[in-house]
Amino acid sequence: MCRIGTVADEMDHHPEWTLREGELEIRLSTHDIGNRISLKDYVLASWVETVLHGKEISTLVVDGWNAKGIQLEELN
Ligand SMILES: C[C@H](O)[C@H](O)[C@H]1CNC2=NC(N)=NC(=O)C2=N1
Repeated sequence: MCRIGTVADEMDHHPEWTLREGELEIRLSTHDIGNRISLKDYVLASWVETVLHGKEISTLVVDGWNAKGIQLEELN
């Protein structure tokens, strides 16, 4: 959580999260564009995946502010 929080602070992008009985739930959206999913959410999601599972985004489909698709790839 500390590592994810540090990245979120550096990006000035703050997820909503709940820690309950050892389970961490992270909800990502961008308030500045009406709580939709933006590129920042995918970038932060990529960081979370990297921290938790050693995976990162390999393909990202972007349309303006909106991210439309995502593919994750194992890090070697
Ligand atoms: C002014 C400041 O950059 C904005 O309020 C940032 C702060 N953190 C944020 N976090 C999230 N999740 N969405 C935002 O739109 C957002 N905006």
